[in-house]
Amino acid sequence: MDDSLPDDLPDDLPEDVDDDLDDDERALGAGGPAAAPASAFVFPEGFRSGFACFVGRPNAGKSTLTNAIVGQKIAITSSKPQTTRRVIRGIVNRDDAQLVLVDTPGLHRPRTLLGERLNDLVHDTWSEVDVIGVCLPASQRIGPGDEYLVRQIAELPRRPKLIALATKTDLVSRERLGQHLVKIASLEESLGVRWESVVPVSAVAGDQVDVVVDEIVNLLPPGPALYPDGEITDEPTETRIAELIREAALEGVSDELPHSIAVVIDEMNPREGRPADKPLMDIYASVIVERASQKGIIIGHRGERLKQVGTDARLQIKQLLGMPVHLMIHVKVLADWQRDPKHLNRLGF
Ligand SMILES: Nc1nc2c(ncn2[C@@H]2O[C@H](COP(=O)(O)OP(=O)(O)OP(=O)(O)O)[C@@H](O)[C@H]2O)c(=O)[nH]1
Repeated sequence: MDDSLPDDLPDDLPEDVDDDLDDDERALGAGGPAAAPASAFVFPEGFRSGFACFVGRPNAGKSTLTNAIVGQKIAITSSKPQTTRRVIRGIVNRDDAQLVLVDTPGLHRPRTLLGERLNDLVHDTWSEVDVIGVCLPASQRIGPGDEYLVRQIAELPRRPKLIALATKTDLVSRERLGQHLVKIASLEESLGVRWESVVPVSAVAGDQVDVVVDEIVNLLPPGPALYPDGEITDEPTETRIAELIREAALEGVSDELPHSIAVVIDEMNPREGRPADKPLMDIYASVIVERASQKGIIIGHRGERLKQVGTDARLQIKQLLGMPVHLMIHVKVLADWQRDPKHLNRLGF
């Protein structure tokens, strides 16, 4: 499969990882999707439920759209490609439906074990959902990378229903959007897919986000709610906090670094002896990198970058938990973690 990849897919890690520095043997939390609990309840007539995911080239706007739909920050977004690594669900509860959104990483040229596992994860997710929304940013021409993705979907043994989403419409003129939509329609014939609908959307401007949800819900099978009402995501809070720290650590660093960062929450406890109306959460987290040089980048001159990472992350975590947070971040080097099955398992991949 490697050979058939087009050139405009992003590369995975650089090959020159050669440091052999300190290892860390702590037990690390596992991630990944949990099976959805089946519900035996009788459901109202016309009620629909099911799973959907968004796919698209890196930076296509998948995470931003997921967040706009769920209305809460659950997946990390960044202007750097390839930052969404975990399968994260958001749940949309409506009177007539429950939609479970699964966020997948982008497909990329698998050069490491991590790359291979991520691609397998993507294919598995695609086969399990009811609807795939293919994100094709209006601000970019549809290229071999997009066509490769769509072809991969067309070749799945069990093909979910497909809708095409022309994302980032706020960045283009009406004329350009028109051309983009014509091109999207032509993919039906050239790639052998069928779009149930084609929806232009801007997650940033909040334009047509509700139409995307309506179109997806219409394609879900009849069935009862799969998760109890009100539950927005089944990602453990710790995992979400780790993602927020990771997002803050990625801000403004060089392009190769995103692959090399993982974040683990070492300890998280409410501070003892605080008055009930003034709680404080103590959080100890480790940012894990592959090389000593990367550790330097994260920490920055006199620790200034790391301090900023802490400040940014703390604000987000405070919002998530609804209480002030005391955040301690350590940066650790775990040589070659992306190539070592033992490390990958511990980090939850
Ligand atoms: N102007 C504009 N920018 C957008 C829109 N949606 C996403 N973006 C920006 O595009 C960039 C990438 O968005 P993400 O949502 O992280 O893209 P993604 O497809 O999840 O990216 P990966 O995680 O790399 O696969 C971010 O800088 C977003 O702010 C949109 O509707 N309009």
